[in-house]
Amino acid sequence: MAYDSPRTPLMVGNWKLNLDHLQAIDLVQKLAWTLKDAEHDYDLTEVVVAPTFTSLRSVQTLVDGDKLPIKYASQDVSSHASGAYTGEVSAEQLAKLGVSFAIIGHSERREYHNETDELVNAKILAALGQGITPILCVGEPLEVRQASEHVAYTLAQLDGALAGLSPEQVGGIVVAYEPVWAIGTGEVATPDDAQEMAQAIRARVAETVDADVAAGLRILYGGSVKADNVKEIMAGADVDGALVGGASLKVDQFAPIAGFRAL
Ligand SMILES: O=C(CO)COP(=O)(O)O
Repeated sequence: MAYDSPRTPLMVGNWKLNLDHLQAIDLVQKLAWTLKDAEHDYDLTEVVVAPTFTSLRSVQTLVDGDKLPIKYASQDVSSHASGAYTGEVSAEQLAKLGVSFAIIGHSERREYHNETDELVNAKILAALGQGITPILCVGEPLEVRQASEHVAYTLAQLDGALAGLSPEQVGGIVVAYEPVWAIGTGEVATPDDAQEMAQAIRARVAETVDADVAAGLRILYGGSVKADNVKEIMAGADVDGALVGGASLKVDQFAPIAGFRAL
């Protein structure tokens, strides 16, 4: 069955702490060439890579110089605009490098850097203020899933992240559902699990924010997405794309994910 949705699918490669700037250039070039050979239509599926901060300038130079239709994201952003915040990178600095998206609230940042819903909320506002689209990550750990409390847990993260945002602001974000137990484990959520949560997220936004904003909201699934399972995941009516870790580091995996319509 052909993919059929009013929302443009979005495929994001989260490279995490992998690849130096030379390897980043190599991967983006190979990805662009492979997608060109496959006659990829970027209007039909948006393609984004999220390198480390140190590679963003190199990726910008390549994308601008060769006019590549690939967009790029940061993996985080500071909630602060400027000042004495050693190690932080501001949304304004990222915007000046042509960064279109910022991954915010990834479970690895929540776990290893103690990021709270309040901080995630502040980072979303910082990104939006500079015209960067936040990719808000939410999702439950294994014990929450085992207790069947995954929907309530994930929607509470969503509520916290969106607190105080106007409907227009919520209309400018992307939500990624990433169950922690499915990240890097090879344990992929079933297409029904992904659809269940995507539907619940959309319904929550319709209820608490605005029905039209909810209808247009792009909701991604992340967690062990590979070329051989992406099509089933994308079959969920409320699933609009994927946030891909390990498989985004390999062109022969990520290019078919971007081109999932042809699989
Ligand atoms: O965390 C993820 C993307 O942000 C998912 O990682 P994997 O695709 O490696 O499971």
